Amino acid sequence: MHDGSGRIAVQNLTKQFGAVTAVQNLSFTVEPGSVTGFLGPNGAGKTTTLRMLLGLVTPTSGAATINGRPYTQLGNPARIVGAVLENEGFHAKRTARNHLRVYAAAIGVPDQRVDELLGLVGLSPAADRPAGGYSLGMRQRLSLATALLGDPQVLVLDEPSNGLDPEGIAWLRGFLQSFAQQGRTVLVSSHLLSEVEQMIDQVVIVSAGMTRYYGPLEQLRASQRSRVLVQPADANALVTALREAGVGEVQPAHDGRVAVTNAGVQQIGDVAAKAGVAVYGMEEEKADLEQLFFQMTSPQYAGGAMPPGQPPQQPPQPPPGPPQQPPGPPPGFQQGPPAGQPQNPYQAPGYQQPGQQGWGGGQ
Ligand SMILES: Nc1ncnc2c1ncn2[C@@H]1O[C@H](COP(=O)(O)OP(=O)(O)OP(=O)(O)O)[C@@H](O)[C@H]1O
Repeated sequence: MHDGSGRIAVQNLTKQFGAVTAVQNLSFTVEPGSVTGFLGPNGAGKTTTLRMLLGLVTPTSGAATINGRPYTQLGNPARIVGAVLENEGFHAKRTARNHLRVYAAAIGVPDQRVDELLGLVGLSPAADRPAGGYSLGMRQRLSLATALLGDPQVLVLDEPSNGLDPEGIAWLRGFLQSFAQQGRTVLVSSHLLSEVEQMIDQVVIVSAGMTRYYGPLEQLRASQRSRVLVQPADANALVTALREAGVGEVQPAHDGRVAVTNAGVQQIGDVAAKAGVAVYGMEEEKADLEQLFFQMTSPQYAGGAMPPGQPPQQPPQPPPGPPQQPPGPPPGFQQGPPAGQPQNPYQAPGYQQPGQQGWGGGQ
């Protein structure tokens, strides 16, 4: 029996292609009710992992399960998992409508659903044109419509932003968030954090086939705390006042300035005013998530020192155990949907399409 949770669990997954280790002892879970970004540079092993999850590649060791089962044991998988993989081929002479009808018939879905989905992804105006003439963005939409045919509980998308125009990306973001808010599971891969940052709330970062971080994006952001550099008339007096007030973490700099993390400019200004310390200027250094992503995924990461307050240098090493018991996050890192999001509210049948309008007409 599958457990019906919509949870994806990857446990100690390894794939060796001859001498190439594409994926190495990878572990993470993806909870329903969230959009999880699966991020890593080119060649990090994302596609191989997704293909193992979808039963298209056999793992060398370890396991990837959906609802507690390998994909190949899901029964009617199209009703549980929809997937959009890279370089999906379409019959060039077949129209989008006919393509979807063929797939709909194969999984026992009525033709009416085909028309609904064509509208949802904005392909209605191009529905009777051969897919061979479609742009990359249009093919992505057709792939998404195909993945949604079975009204699945879990959606797996490999680099879905490829080829989409900004309007298409914005629509996709809204769609995926709405899909997840219904208690469904979304796993979306990308090699660019910036491309998916707005649409994800959990993140799994991989590099060289290994997990570098997994947990809430918010937590990763928090690990990159903004810093305020204060130029006071009297650094010692300001340091003392801030420490006594318990405001932020205070670090005097050599140039007479004071660096404060975990506190806002207004808070710092108030303390300084109360202590009678004149402040000549404050400069806020914003956290740069993209920079952190590069640091975490660069080859040097495994051997290089990480600045304090950032995720651990070593990838998490989950304890061995059955696939149904995915490992917890590394120390100091949480996992699972943010508070307030549903854990197991699978609502099928009768999936309500998200309220947004679809992509406006094909391109
Ligand atoms: N069938 C295969 N035979 C041999 N090596 C492979 C095969 N598939 C993938 N690899 C290798 O495994 C590694 C991981 O590739 P994979 O496509 O999974 O990475 P990726 O993170 O999806 O990269 P990208 O962002 O470029 O799609 C690469 O070194 C790749 O060359």
